[in-house]
Amino acid sequence: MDAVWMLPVLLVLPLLLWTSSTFVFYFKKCFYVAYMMLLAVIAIPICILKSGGRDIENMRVIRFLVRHVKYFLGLRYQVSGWEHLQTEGPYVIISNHQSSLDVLGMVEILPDRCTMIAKKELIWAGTVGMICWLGGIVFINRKKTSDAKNVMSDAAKTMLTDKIRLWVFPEGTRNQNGGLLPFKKGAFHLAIQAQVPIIPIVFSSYSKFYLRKEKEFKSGTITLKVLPKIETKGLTADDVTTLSDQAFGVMRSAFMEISGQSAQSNGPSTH
Ligand SMILES: CCCCCC/C=C\CCCCCCCCCC(=O)SCCNC(=O)CCNC(=O)[C@H](O)C(C)(C)COP(=O)(O)OP(=O)(O)OC[C@H]1O[C@@H](n2cnc3c(N)ncnc32)[C@H](O)[C@@H]1OP(=O)(O)O
Ligand SMILES: CCCCCCCC/C=C\CCCCCCCC(=O)OC[C@@H](O)COP(=O)(O)O
Repeated sequence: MDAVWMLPVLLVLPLLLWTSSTFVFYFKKCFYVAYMMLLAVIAIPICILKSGGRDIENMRVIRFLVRHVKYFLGLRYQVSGWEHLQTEGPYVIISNHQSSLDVLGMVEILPDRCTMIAKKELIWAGTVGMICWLGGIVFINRKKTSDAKNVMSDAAKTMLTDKIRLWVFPEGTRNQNGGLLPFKKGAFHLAIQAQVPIIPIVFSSYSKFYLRKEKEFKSGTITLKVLPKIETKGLTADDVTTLSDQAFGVMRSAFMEISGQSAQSNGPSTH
């Protein structure tokens, strides 16, 4: 008798869960983490067999394997300014950083021989940490500025000897409060020390489809805008602040433009 009563509950409960936006939020987030971990399990032996260990060429494998993940999460990307990435040789890419979902946008446009600067804690993220190491990601200790600076100065040299491009998040942490956080200086020292151009890339706001506080994760389209490169030839450490302000200015206006906000709206307005 009891079983008959259970039937509608068993049928309706999944439906209720499925339509609940909070459920969808947690489901998509768990799926994302678990699936990336699984993809890393597949990627690790491929990378080791292909390159024998830590090698920037492994980023090609990672880029290829991660590109389809957006479809499962209902995300689409619109890219503008492709032509600005057609720059020969090493450069530093800087972009805003809203969430770990940024990885999906990065693989859409990641140039060859490009890896990233990341916080050292990421190396402990299980198989994802392992694949980050194999992909040549440069790990820094944000709590020890002098260590971080040394690692980045070494990276400036390696960029030139090994013809490597580096992707840095100059905000230094994730930020979803609208607008951009004031920039840290590392990316600009890096580009000046290596005397290579900076290519700014802006991700439009996720706030229309991904709301952490409200626990909503809907489908959405993200605009990725690649901005014209900023040359650093002839600049010295004295020019870091000017360079950083210039990059902040162009990126902030692009962010407002592609996120459908006016320049007067929220976010830290002054640098
Ligand atoms: C198939 C498998 C699938 C698996 C999934 C995996 C998929 C893909 C893999 C890829 C995923 C990777 C994604 C990576 C994302 C990770 C993102 C992050 O971790 S973001 C956080 C880490 N990044 C950063 O923090 C970079 C930005 N930070 C900086 O650049 C900072 O400047 C610093 C950390 C170097 C220093 O920090 P801090 O002291 O807080 O900041 P400042 O105010 O900027 O600097 C203080 C003074 O030091 C001077 N300075 C800074 N850098 C240098 C330098 N290199 N050389 C000389 N001097 C430097 C600066 O000018 C300041 O001095 P002042 O006199 O005040 O000017
Ligand atoms: C056994 C350990 C399990 C750990 C589980 C975590 C695994 C993460 C799995 C999948 C996500 C894939 C994308 C990984 C890259 C995301 C990097 C990232 O966005 O790091 C955050 C960092 O930029 C800023 O951090 P803070 O906000 O400053 O702190």
